[in-house]
Amino acid sequence: MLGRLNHVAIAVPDLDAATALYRDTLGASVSQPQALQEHGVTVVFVDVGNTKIELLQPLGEGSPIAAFLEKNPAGGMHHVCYEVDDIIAARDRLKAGGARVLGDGNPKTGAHGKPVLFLHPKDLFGTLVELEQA
Ligand SMILES: CC[C@@H](C(=O)O)C(=O)SCCNC(=O)CCNC(=O)[C@H](O)C(C)(C)COP(=O)(O)OP(=O)(O)OC[C@H]1O[C@@H](n2cnc3c(N)ncnc32)[C@H](O)[C@@H]1OP(=O)(O)O
Ligand SMILES: [Co+2]
Repeated sequence: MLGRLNHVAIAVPDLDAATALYRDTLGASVSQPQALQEHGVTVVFVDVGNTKIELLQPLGEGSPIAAFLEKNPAGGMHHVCYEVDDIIAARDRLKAGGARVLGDGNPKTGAHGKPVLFLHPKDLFGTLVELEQA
C-alpha cells in the first residue's frame, strides 16, 4: 500500500528567499513557483534526487498553513507526502483505523496533477501526512 516518499514539505515565510538559498547557496535545482489557489499555498519543488523538498508559503486568505507559520515564524517542517497505489483504498483503511481525513474527505488535485489528501497530524503521531496517488 505505502509507496515511496514523494516529498517533504517545509513551510516558509518568504518563498523567494527560500528558493534563492536552495538554488544559489545550496546549488539545487528548483522548479518555478506554482500558485495553487485551491490549496491556499504557492509552492516550489527542490529536486534532491531520491525525493523532493516542497517549499510552500501561504496564498490568499484562510491559508491552511497560516496558523502553522504564526507558531513557527521562521518556518518549519510541515508535512510528508507518501505515494500510494490506491488513494481511496488507503483513505478507507486509515479511516477504518480511526484516522481523520482532512477537508471533505475526498482527494483534491495536488501540485503534481494527481489526487492528494491529508490526514490529521494527531492521528499520525504528530506528523501531517499527505497521500498522493502514485
Ligand atoms: C501544493 C498542494 C499539495 C501538494 O500537492 O503537495 C500540498 O502540499 S498543499 C499543503 C497545504 N495544505 C494543507 O496543509 C492541508 C491540510 N492541513 C490542514 O488542514 C491544516 O494545516 C491542519 C492540519 C488542520 C492544521 O490547521 P491549523 O489551523 O494549524 O489547526 P490547529 O491549530 O487546530 O491544529 C490542530 C493541531 O495540529 C497541530 N498541527 C497543525 N499543523 C501541523 C503540522 N503541519 N504538523 C504537525 N502538527 C500540526 C497544531 O499544533 C494543533 O496541535 P495542538 O496545538 O497540540 O492542539
Ligand atoms: Co505537499
